[in-house]
Amino acid sequence: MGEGEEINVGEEERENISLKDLSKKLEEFAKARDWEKYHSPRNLLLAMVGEVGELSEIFQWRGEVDRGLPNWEESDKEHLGEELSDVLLYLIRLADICGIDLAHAASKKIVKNAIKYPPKFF
Ligand SMILES: Nc1ccn([C@H]2C[C@H](O)[C@@H](COP(=O)(O)OP(=O)(O)OP(=O)(O)O)O2)c(=O)n1
Repeated sequence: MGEGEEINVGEEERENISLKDLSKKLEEFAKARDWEKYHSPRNLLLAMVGEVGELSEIFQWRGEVDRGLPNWEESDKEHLGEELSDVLLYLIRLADICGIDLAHAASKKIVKNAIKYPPKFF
């Protein structure tokens, strides 16, 4: 098997991948490397916060940035996509290890937010 092949996905699957699918891929990734022992809730939380730091570094000292990042180099946008992904992947893995169905929890939270902040109120 080639490098990364065990968790590779096709173009179409990539467009429609769910949080649950990503969660399974992360589980396979950790299992294949015998890294499950490192993926404790606290370790994953710290790893995620570390990645939030790396994400912040991309914006550091740039001043305010326009939506869509019109003046950014493609390489900077690609880097941003990678750091956003690292945060997301650790968050998904953390939720999974804690036994939280993140898609379900997030959907419920959006409803709760909408009740707390009704549109006609603003
Ligand atoms: N024990 C680990 C180590 C890594 N990863 C995965 C989740 C992240 O998506 C990515 C993080 O990898 P790195 O720690 O190498 O971080 P970066 O990719 O940001 O590299 P660098 O810090 O060199 O920029 O790999 C993981 O699941 N479990």
